[in-house]
Amino acid sequence: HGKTKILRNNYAISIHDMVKLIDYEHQLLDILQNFTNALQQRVDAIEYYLYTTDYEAEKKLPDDPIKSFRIIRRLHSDYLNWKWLMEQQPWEPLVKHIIAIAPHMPTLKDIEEAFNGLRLIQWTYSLPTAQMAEGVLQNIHHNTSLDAMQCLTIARHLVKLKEFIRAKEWLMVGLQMHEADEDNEVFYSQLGMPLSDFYELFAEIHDELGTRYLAMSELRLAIKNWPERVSLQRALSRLKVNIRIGKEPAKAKEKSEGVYNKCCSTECRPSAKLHCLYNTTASYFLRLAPLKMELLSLDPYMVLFHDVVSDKDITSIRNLAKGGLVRAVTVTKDGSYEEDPARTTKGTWLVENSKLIQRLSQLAQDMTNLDIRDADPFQVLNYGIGGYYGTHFDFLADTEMGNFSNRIATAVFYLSDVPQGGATIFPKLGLSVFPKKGSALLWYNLDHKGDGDNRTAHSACPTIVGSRWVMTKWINEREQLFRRPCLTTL
Ligand SMILES: O=C(O)CCC(=O)C(=O)O
Ligand SMILES: [Fe+2]
Repeated sequence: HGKTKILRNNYAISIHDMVKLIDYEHQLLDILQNFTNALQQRVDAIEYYLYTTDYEAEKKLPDDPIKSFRIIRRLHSDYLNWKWLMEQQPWEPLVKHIIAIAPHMPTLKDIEEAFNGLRLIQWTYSLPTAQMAEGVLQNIHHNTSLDAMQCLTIARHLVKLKEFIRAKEWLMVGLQMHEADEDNEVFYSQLGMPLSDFYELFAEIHDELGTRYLAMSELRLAIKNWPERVSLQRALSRLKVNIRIGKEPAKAKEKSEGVYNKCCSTECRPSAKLHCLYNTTASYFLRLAPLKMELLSLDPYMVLFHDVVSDKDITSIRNLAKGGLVRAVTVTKDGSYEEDPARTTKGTWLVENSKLIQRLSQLAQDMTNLDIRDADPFQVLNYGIGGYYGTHFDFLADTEMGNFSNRIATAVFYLSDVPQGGATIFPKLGLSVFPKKGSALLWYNLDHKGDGDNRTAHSACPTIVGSRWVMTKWINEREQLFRRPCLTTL
């Protein structure tokens, strides 16, 4: 048999799939608990033996026959007993178990992606570092916080990305926490993050920012405290070289905040509410069961439908999708599919032709008055940590078209509430829509000539809190021959 290929789990890319990690963490804790139990039993037995034997084991010639007999017996049978016991490895199954779960553990890439999610949330929503570390997101207190080690990890990743000012903030928050927690220094060292590491990073960051004398004085203090740490010495020599040659400080990365940040943070509507109305005209069916419809924009045409999918249907859809979630890919210039750092979501296509799918297809048809026989299947998406979909068009550029039929319209069904973040945003229109479970957003991607309308550029803002589920339907142009002329009267 061949080697089984270990697929990356992409934990940070779907909140739903993180359920698995909770299970693995429980397994790990069980293993550790059983391991300490097995060790403890032995420690107890050995300590008791040492205690009872100790007073007899004076280093003196045994001069009475009873003592002589006892020592011979002890070294004969007790010896064999202990030898046997030390050879036994009752924790072997535990070792097997801990090895078996190795392929499921998050990798360095998972940590980087999780970190990147946090970084994106912080930038998009302008969250202050100290608040974030305390679990305060957009002024809402969450029952979690980061500790000194996690802050140091974040600072290190930011240094890798050359975001030194942000890195400094995270490091300082981490340092304060560390200092408030001095008693646990041994524990930090055991986990590979001694206090000296914080000072080393402090020096590196201030070196890059050009505040080198500050870096130098802190480093000198650190070296006094931890003279055995060669990495501190090395950092000091590097610093001296940079002072001597007058190395230019790193340029601060300017990321200006604009309409994207604003409309991701709070709902944006370009004009006062256009209309809220019941749509009874799009199809015969709707005369009997009208849809609650809110007109968001006339040009490009965009509407929000309220309460179109029931909770029961949503549960069924999510259950259909759960097993099949894989990391979403995007088409590259050469036509191949690739993981995309600007699309942190997992998805799956609903290809079966069940009653439920037929009902949803009919709904999409009623919403749009478009023929969807030619449409792509429904795609269900679950977003990850800070999960987002960078700004893109749904229509294909002329060069990508080939024999494809272009995507005339897109419908996004919201399959969950998202407590914080996760709006769908159209930056060029200054328009954003926050998900509400059961509602659906519909817009036309092509203008009246059938060309792609650049104003439909859109993205999904990073999810802050919650597991964001959506279902999309990309509707193609080809089948719309006889329906298209009616669009203007919609
Ligand atoms: O998740 C969203 O809000 C938008 C999804 C989207 O743009 C797409 O799938 O094309
Ligand atoms: Fe899209």
